[in-house]
Amino acid sequence: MDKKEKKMKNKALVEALASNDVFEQNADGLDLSDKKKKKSKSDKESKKRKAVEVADDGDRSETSSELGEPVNSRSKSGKEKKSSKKVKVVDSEDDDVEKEAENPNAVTRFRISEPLKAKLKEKGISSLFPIQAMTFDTVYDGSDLVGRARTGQGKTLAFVLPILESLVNGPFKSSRVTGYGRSPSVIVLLPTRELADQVFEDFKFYGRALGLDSCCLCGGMQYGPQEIALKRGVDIVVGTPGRVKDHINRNNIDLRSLKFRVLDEADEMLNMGFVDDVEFILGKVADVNKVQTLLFSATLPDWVKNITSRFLKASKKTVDLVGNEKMKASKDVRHIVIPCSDSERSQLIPDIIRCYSSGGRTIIFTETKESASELAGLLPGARPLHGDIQQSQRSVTISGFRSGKFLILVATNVAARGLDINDVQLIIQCEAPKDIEAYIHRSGRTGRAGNTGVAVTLYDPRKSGRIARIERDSGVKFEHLSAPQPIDIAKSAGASAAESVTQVSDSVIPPFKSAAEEMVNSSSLSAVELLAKALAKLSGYTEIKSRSLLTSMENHVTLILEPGKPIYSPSFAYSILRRFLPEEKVESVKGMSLTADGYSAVFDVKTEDLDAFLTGQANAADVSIEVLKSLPKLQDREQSRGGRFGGGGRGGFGDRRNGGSRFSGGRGGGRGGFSDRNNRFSGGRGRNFGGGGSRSSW
Ligand SMILES: Nc1ncnc2c1ncn2[C@@H]1O[C@H](COP(=O)(O)OP(=O)(O)OP(=O)(O)O)[C@@H](O)[C@H]1O
Repeated sequence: MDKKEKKMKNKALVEALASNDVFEQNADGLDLSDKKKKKSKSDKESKKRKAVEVADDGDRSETSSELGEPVNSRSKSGKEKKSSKKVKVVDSEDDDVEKEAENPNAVTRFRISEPLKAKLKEKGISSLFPIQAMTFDTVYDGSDLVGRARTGQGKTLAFVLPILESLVNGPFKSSRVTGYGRSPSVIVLLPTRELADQVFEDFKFYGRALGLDSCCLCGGMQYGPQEIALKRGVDIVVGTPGRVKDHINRNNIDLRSLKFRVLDEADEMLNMGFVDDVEFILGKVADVNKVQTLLFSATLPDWVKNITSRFLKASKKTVDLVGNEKMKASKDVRHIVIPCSDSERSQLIPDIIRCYSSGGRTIIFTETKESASELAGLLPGARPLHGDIQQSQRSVTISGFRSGKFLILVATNVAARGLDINDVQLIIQCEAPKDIEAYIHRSGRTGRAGNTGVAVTLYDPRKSGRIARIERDSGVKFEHLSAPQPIDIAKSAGASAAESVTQVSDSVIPPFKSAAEEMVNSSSLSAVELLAKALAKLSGYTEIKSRSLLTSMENHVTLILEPGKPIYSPSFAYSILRRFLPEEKVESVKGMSLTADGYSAVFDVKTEDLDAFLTGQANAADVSIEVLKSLPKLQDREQSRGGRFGGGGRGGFGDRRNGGSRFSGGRGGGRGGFSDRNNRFSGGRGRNFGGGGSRSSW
């Protein structure tokens, strides 16, 4: 997307947000548009004149939509507004000026100095996003702040801009330490190195315009250059807690004259086992009353809100643009779930990428480092990113992905938070994460800053419980789709191939013409059929296979068995099949699952066995078997195991030749395939906010 296009999209987002689309529901779930209609005009005007409204205390923290219009206190006087409305629009430039005058979030309406405005303009930013507009004055004027907005809504600039202005032109102008060897005025802590690097780049870019120097202190990098930068003196330190703590212990940083402390992705940092380091670092200021503390994230679970009093002043403000709204994940993302067995993932993923990535970048999330490396090795043009990869290689990988050297990144949760990479069109999660926050952040790597994106989550159809939980807790409404069928993908690949053929210069025809004529004359196929074969070859399709709906396996079809009475367990379904099918056919069934109503069983069979199953049913009274066109709602594995109707059963899921459940095979071992044995999210939470979490499990 070029800069102009991006700018237009951003503009549209700002207008939509400013028109309050995002605040349709207030914290009580009431429709604000109705509420608003009832309000008198003067009421509205007075609200507009008000400074950014924020809750005064974490205890009354759900300010969400009640903050309503993101209007800045520095808006022009009524008189100025009137006169700007009178301006006759003569061309698009005047139009722009008028729009800016009417836009409450225009950069010009905030206490942002000219050099910074110029830098924002360079990035195509002329208007602040709501989280930025609603927090600017609060931060600039000296309050501690808890800020929450959905992923990709610009939380980084929400602290970068007011901090920079406050240091140079605002309240800290006179007290800020300057000169060679100065100690930092700002410390920003983030949970991952990649994220620290990204935020450092923002501080560097915007800070330089105001003569402020920044440095990045991340683990995995040499100490030497970091020590030199600190010795020279910097204004802003951005880093991960472990390395920052190391520098403090080595007496390389003195935080006694600190003005700002920022915890970005605060919940993750505290959840990751960094809490002791964070407390150690935050405790190094001389007088906490002279320091402002800002805490940001797209997800602020209650346990984080409860501990903010440890770090923030009682007078802190809260700006929560998500609040009690049901939908907590990005609204600009299409959330899709597709059933798929573990063993089929690496075959299915390329089809999903062809179908949904629109030619842009894709990030695939796995649960473990091993599975990230393994999958990246299986997908052409993909690179892995996880905590076992050396930092220098991690940096090369991220910059290669950013610059488009390769388009598929296979990562653990190390890439789940905060990463802002242009043109990520598709997120694939190899399995539904246990954690609702993980789902929100992973899917939020696409659909950023007003762009749209797709997030596909693969799931074992008999473990749909996690999908239902995510849906319930995040407010996401999943589109339940089946695997893209190769025939559909081939159709779209054929269309692209045809398009590329039309672009080939006519000058190549003469040398190929005689071969083409020879083909047409000697073949029993028509010219169109031959051309179709040529397009198939061109797009890499020499054979079209089908995929089943249940396990997404190639050359399998999904059948539904209805015996006209309840099916108590998967083993009961097997016993019904045994009545009219030879044992080897029954044993070849894959993914045996029960439907949610308990009256049918769904399973995959090889396409070549389809006839045996369909004709076999004639030998069993009252039993019907049909090919499924779409997958019905299935029982969760636990539900089937318990026996919905109390029957229990032997729990014999799937291909029993593989020792019971083929879906559970590989978990925690085997080929290392997509195991969640290292899930660092488990536990920790609540237990004094995760002291036991493991940093290295990414
Ligand atoms: N006012 C603005 N106008 C246009 N683009 C903006 C504006 N503010 C930020 N952006 C862009 O929006 C993108 C997302 O911003 P940012 O990474 O700060 O989001 P975030 O809310 O921190 O997301 P996450 O929760 O995923 O960390 C960035 O590319 C940033 O440059």
